Amino acid sequence: MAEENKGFFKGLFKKLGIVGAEEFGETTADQELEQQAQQEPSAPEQPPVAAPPTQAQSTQPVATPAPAPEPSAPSPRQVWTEPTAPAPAPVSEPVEQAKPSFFDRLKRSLSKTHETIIGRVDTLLLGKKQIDTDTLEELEEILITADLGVKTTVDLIRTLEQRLKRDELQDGAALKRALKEEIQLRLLEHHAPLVVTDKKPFVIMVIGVNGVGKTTTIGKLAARYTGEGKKVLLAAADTFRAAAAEQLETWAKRVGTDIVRHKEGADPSAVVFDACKAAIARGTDVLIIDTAGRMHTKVNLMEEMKKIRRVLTREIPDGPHETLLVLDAATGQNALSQAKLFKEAADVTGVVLTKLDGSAKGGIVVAVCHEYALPVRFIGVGESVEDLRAFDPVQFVDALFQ
Ligand SMILES: Nc1nc2c(ncn2[C@@H]2O[C@H](COP(=O)(O)OP(=O)(O)OP(=O)(O)O)[C@@H](O)[C@H]2O)c(=O)[nH]1
Repeated sequence: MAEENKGFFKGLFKKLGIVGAEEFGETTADQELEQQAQQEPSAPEQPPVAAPPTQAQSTQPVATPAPAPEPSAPSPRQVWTEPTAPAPAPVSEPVEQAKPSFFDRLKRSLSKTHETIIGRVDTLLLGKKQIDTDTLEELEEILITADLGVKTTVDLIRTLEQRLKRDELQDGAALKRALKEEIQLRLLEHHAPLVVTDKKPFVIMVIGVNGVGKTTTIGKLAARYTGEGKKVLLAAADTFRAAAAEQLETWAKRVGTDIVRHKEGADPSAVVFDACKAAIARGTDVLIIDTAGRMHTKVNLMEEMKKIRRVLTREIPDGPHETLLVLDAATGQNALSQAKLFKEAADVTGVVLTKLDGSAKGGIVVAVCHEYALPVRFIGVGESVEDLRAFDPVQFVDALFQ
């Protein structure tokens, strides 16, 4: 990128208080992770309740937290509608409220991101008779500040400039259409859903810093695969925090799956070893491994990952079949820094972006996918089981632009 561009973005990041622009020598990914690890999780933890131990537990009974609370519905997007005729008189029988479709829920979840991107694009285009390079420059600023990432934004703007030269952007509507198409193309380029093959067990290792929603995502995945008739086993290899294993155990009970856990502070590799043995012995279809997020440096992270993999591959030579990185979309640029670090340190094969509901930083989905060529496997749009969805780029972009 040209020096003057760097200067512009550096100034812009400063002005907007965005962290994680290591490309500009401001913060390194390691520092980002360290800061993140020292921060409290972005959502409150669950209150503990007493619960009996499960089958494969190797320790005494422990306290387990209550199931995750149901999410409160995000506020619906404000839309102007034509005034209609007065409502008919109320009917006496109770009318059953239709459950909104997932697309409607997705749209509602993305409403703040919609405002941050499309709302500002609409304002920019308001009353514009003609699209020119100045318009595209302003669009560039909107996209960067809406967490689409510098690299992705620059790439998008260059493409739009070429389309402008080809006379394809005659008006605001054409520009919006082109922007939608180009974002969709970039998401589709690296898109690949997670396919659980008939390898027995199919091993999914879940990684990410603490508080991003790893345990919740594992619970939701366990519910999904159990619902498909698969036999699931959870491995509580996050032995760093006692509450992590307890929380996972609560999910195991709720979903009706087995869990392997050790005492707090135990060696995560020992948990993985036991879980692999148990999964093979029990004919498990899907083994999901929770790992600790409190890994301060890239070296630590790599060492921990190497050790877990060494133990795992001794028992299941071609595992893990998926290394799923969980990122909290609400953390915007920090999520992007984490994607960089984990991709370098842990052979990530797919990403889950959680907490898209109520976040204005949903643009990060495009940045993670395009900048790091990582397939987004699932998105989380709430705390309940049905709020983890397989990522569909076309549906996502439709919901964002509508
Ligand atoms: N709104 C919303 N909340 C979520 C979502 N996914 C997870 N959460 C909440 O985020 C909080 C943290 O989730 P956890 O699953 O405990 O995160 P973790 O990464 O396992 O955290 P550690 O156990 O500390 O490593 C919990 O309160 C979850 O209910 C989501 O998609 N939307």
